[in-house]
Amino acid sequence: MERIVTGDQMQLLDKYTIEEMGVPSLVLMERAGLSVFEAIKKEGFSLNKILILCGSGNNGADGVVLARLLHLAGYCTDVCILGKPEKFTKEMQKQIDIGKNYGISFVKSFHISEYTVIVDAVFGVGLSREITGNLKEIILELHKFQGKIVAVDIPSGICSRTGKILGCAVKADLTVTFAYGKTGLFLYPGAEYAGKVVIADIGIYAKPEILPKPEIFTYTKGDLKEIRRKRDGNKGSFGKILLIAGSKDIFGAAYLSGMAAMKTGAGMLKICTHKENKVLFSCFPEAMLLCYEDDENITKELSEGFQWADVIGIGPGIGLGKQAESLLDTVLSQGTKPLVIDADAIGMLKGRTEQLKNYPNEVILTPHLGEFSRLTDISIKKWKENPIKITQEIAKTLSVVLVCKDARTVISNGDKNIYLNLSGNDGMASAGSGDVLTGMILSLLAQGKDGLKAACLGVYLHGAAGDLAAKRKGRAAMLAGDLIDAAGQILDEV
Ligand SMILES: NC(=O)C1=CN([C@@H]2O[C@H](COP(=O)(O)OP(=O)(O)OC[C@H]3O[C@@H](n4cnc5c(N)ncnc54)[C@H](O)[C@@H]3O)[C@@H](O)[C@H]2O)[C@@H](O)CC1
Ligand SMILES: [K+]
Repeated sequence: MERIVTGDQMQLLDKYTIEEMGVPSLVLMERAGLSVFEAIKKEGFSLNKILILCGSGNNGADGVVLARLLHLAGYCTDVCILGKPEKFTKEMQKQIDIGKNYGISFVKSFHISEYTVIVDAVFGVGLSREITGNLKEIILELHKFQGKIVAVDIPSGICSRTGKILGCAVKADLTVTFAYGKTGLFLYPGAEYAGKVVIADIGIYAKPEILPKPEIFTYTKGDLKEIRRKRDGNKGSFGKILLIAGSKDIFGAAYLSGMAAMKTGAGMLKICTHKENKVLFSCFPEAMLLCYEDDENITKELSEGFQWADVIGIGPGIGLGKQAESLLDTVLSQGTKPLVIDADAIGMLKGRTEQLKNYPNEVILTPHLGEFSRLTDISIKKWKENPIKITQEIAKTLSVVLVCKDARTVISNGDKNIYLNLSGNDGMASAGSGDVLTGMILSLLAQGKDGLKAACLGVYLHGAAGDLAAKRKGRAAMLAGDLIDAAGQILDEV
């Protein structure tokens, strides 16, 4: 598990480290400059001639430290200060004085074609408004640069909280960010502008009690160890899933979702679907079936299913018709086990939010942004302006674990910890991918994880499987079904 912070949180951590822990600001800055110096050398960029563009704040001061280190190591380096002298922080002034003592080259103007690497130390997490005027022109000119661009802490122009472009932004090949990843480096479009992100330890450590909430975290492959199988387990101990999925014209969703659940370790699966889908399950004999005919009332059979199951899933491919509504009502009124609601079932939740809040166990909702927007009347644009806060607020209002699915999925149970997912790729944006995720989350719930854990681990695993499938098949050619086998292999490796 790794922590991610907003720019505001980072500034508090800087302040705490300097004022409470007593580490001088210049010491942190020296480590910051040194970490960029090492990252640039490690990347193997051609370092024939380097230009460092500096603002007047402490991001600029990091840039001047870097210039000194490069100069002393024998690299041909120019510094151009774009910020106004009257705005220099005291650290910036100090770094300029030190740099002059060491004879580094300060230039007033430049031609980008003379350089092989340009370093952006104009704005860091202190960027507070849109970039305009001359500075904007310079940043836009950098888009034509043929060499490599390295951003110090965050590309100038990217909002460190939301990843939004504030007027214009530097497009970096490499971003060396300090202490913790910033949300703006991972949310789009910021993620695209950041290039490769390296997180450098400069001696700042978060004390959770001084961080304003919500706290944001992400998973990496090592966290999947939490879903290691018990060697002495039996099919009962890996959990029983009742999955209500598919309808008369749609059969693939039930198949993909069920297969994903079984192939990520669930013990037993019963699929409740329309009778016409029966034939499909001849090639999936591991699943038990509960079939209904047109307009058939299966409330009694479903109630028995609720007793049998450890967890319940409803939604993939069930359609939006009367029968689907009645299935959802039966689940909401009679179900007692942890519940995952996805796809079409989310589409029918509007007007049923009271039932949702009164459900006697954990509920996980997995909307994509279109479904989220229809359910809450919050536009996708508005969500993207503040994904962390909005996800948290809606999760709290609905009393659910909310999984807002996007290129960067955000998960919250309304409490102070928010999960931001970094695995996955655009190859997963194809039919059936969401059905597979539902199956994986159900499987982890069935294996005993609580709602938030099952959702976060499931989303991480789903993305990691997407990354492996992309490697094997290519992002355009990979299919939702490819995620299932890839996930199995990943789980076996941890
Ligand atoms: N001692 C510290 O506090 C440390 C700071 N560090 C660096 O310092 C950065 C933060 O420094 P600062 O807080 O000084 O902020 P920045 O250096 O990011 O920028 C602040 C300056 O930019 C101006 N500004 C903001 N938006 C503008 C806009 N749109 N157009 C024109 N001017 C604008 C502000 O008025 C201010 O002068 C971090 O990103 C990091 O790179 C690191 O060296 C670690 C230690
Ligand atoms: K920067």
